[in-house]
Amino acid sequence: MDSDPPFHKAYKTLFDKTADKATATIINNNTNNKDHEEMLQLVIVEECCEPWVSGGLLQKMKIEQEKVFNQSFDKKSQADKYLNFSAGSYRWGTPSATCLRQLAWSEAFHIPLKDISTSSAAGLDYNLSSTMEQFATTVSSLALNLAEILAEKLGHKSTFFQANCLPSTCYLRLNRYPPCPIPSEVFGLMPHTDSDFLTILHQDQVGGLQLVKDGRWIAVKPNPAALIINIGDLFQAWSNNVYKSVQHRVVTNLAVERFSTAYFLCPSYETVIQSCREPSVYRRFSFGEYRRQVQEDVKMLGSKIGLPRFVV
Ligand SMILES: O=C(O)CCC(=O)C(=O)O
Ligand SMILES: [Fe+2]
Repeated sequence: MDSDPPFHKAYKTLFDKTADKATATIINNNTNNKDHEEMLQLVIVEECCEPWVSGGLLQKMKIEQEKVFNQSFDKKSQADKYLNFSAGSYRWGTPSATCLRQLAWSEAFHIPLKDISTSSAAGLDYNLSSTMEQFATTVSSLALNLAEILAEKLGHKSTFFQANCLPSTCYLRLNRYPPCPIPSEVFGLMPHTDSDFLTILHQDQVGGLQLVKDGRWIAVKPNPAALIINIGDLFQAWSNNVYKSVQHRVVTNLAVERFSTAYFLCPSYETVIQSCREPSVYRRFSFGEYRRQVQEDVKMLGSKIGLPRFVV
């Protein structure tokens, strides 16, 4: 029997290609080792003061997320018809993969926030849309607050983020990582940096997220009562390399599925990203230009180049 989504069927040539090769372990997925290090995690402690996001909302989000991924593969792949998401919001695997190492063993709904405001989400499942809306509203003000604080730390009291990162330009991604029969050979998500200002991530108790620190991959301790904050490429450019966009990836496991929810703080495509300090490492660019370049590189080269393309 195939997995859901049908990785074996769709990527049969990749499996056949590697079937008789010796396998190298590419990932150290031991979440108990001493290399464990926490990223910037904002722990939500409900008993003390005001939590950033209530634990109840995070639990509701997980339940709704499980329900939507539990739909049949046919329904998910026609999410516009059956689930009332915009066309193209359901993504799985890596259509451009030429070997198993390039295949992402995951499925995701990539949802622009403008699609989930209750007025335009009339056809969406009510519980799902209202939970996503609550989650997005709460997390988006947290993201803006954090961005302003990080800017202030560089001496820039700024409304830049508030003015340019509108709800209509940000998005949510619901991720599911099914159990994988060959976890040492296949990533859940390939190593990457996020192309935004910052990402707020919630992961369940399973674990699998790793990041590069001092040139080594380390596991991020799973804590469902915490939010993880990732700096993205745009903040690196804006801060002139003071804040670094973190390389991260997700490793798979044999036994259990994993869920995560990501909120991406993005500006409008017209927004010009310019370093807040001189001399600037990167030339000015618009977010639209950055996105186009990333898409072009992924298409032509199989992976994103990112900021190095924009060095002065
Ligand atoms: O699932 C995770 O922990 C990471 C997700 C992620 O990096 C992304 O969606 O960009
Ligand atoms: Fe990411």
